[in-house]
Amino acid sequence: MWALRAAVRSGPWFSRVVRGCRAPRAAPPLPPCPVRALATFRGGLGGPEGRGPRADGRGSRTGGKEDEEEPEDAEEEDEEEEELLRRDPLLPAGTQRVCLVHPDVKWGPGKPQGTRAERQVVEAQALVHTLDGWSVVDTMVVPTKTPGRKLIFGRGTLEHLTEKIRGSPEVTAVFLNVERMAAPTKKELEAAWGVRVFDRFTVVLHIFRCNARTKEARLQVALAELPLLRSHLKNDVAHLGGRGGGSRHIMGSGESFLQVHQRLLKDKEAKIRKALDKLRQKRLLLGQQRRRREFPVVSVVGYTNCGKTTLIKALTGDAAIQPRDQLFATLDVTARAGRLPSRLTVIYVDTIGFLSQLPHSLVESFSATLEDVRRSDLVIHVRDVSHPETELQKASVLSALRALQLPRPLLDHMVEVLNKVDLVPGYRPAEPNAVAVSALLGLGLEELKARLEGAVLRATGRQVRTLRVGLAGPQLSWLHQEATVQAVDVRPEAGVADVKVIISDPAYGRFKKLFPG
Ligand SMILES: Nc1nc2c(ncn2[C@@H]2O[C@H](COP(=O)(O)OP(=O)(O)OP(=O)(O)O)[C@@H](O)[C@H]2O)c(=O)[nH]1
Ligand SMILES: [Mg+2]
Repeated sequence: MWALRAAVRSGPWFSRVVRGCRAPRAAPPLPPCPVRALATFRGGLGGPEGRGPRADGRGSRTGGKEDEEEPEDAEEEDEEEEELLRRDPLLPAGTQRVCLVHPDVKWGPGKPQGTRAERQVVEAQALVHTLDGWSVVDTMVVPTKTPGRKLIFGRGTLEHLTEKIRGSPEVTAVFLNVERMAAPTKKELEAAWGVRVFDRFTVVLHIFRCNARTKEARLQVALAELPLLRSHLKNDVAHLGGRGGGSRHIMGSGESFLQVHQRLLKDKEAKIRKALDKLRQKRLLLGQQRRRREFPVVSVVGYTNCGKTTLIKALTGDAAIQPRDQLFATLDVTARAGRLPSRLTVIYVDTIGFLSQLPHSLVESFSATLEDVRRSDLVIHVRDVSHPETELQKASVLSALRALQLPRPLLDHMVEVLNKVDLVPGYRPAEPNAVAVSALLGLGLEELKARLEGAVLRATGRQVRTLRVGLAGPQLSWLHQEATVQAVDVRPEAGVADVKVIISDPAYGRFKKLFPG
């Protein structure tokens, strides 16, 4: 999974923490979020997850048909949660011309498995291009034998890099393609290169922040940020400590600055977890209601940008869904209803995309949301077959799903969808059980729906049955309510009808009990 490092803050975070505990509740306006896709939403379009962020950039409630959001919470509770979501910007706003530096580890434990430096560079470029106004003006793949060292590169290589970066006045920032950079590393590199330096963690976190719209997703991002805040804290205190600040006690409390701030962060973490827990309970309740209505739930998972949202749009015909060519466009789990050929209604759950080397803490923070996947009846794994690393992406997704401890039957009966076949002329699937489609052009969807239907019926114990009902009785309307009626063959002479239905075993049991004989 991913790899990453430290971040960039503007302004003294250290004092912000102290203020954080006493600050007035109303949060200040957030800085603009430089992610390309947001421009679309500012134009007022409804996005796949609903109405898009509010004008103040704080996101909005989802607008999906099966929204997970509850009505407004009590005002005070809302304010408290907003307080938890206060944060400094991670990346500077405005145009940035980035030099991408990729440390290429050729051997040893740090060597990435199953991919090549060029691929990792392409993925890193895609991350930078996701940020509005950011462009990559130079890319350097730099061999290193010492990725674990404080400055990542050997002395000679570092001098060479410094010379190149300092000699390129157009470069305004460096994206160092490492998982996570320790705060002292960042500081030294920034001092050496004279520009700000970012790692993958910071960039991904920033994209997550910008794309998270529901309260739950935003709280999950806030949770994922805590390790970053902790590492800044240590760095700030070490810095202060040099001037005697780190060991000072606050107003005779017996606690040092470090202890106070560590405690505040711990409190913050506990509050975020509590708020998330509450939202989770609500989601569980909604899930139960959904199951009571007996709509099968189909989760759509896959690598980021593989076409999950586009596929759901194609399967549901929901024109309001706006897929975007962007990494991590979907951060909120949303659900939408669609019909299978037999007229059976299923709920498609759109999920956050996976990425190889996704920072562990990010995955962890989103694991609660991904519980929806665990509780679904069927999982669709969407793959982008036009991507040069499609096999590696598949392996990443499968390993992430295993880590989520999906029930065995869900993993075993997963439907694999090979998407974007329109981009691969003459595509022939190698996988015998997979369905090849173009979600964008609507190719292969009928075959996919037929496959989904069979899988859903098997997974949920539903069967197609023909039941004879009296025309005068309430059976027919009962069946319309509790099952999926496919065809009604009326025999007026006998006063009966033969009704072809898809019905679950429990519903069939109830039918027989209610209408014996
Ligand atoms: N050519 C082609 N493009 C596709 C197809 N399916 C999706 N796309 C494009 O791929 C991009 C990403 O699509 P999304 O549906 O947003 O992908 P996603 O998997 O939901 O992405 P995240 O939510 O960011 O993880 C968009 O530009 C889509 O138009 C397809 O079948 N063919
Ligand atoms: Mg999506």
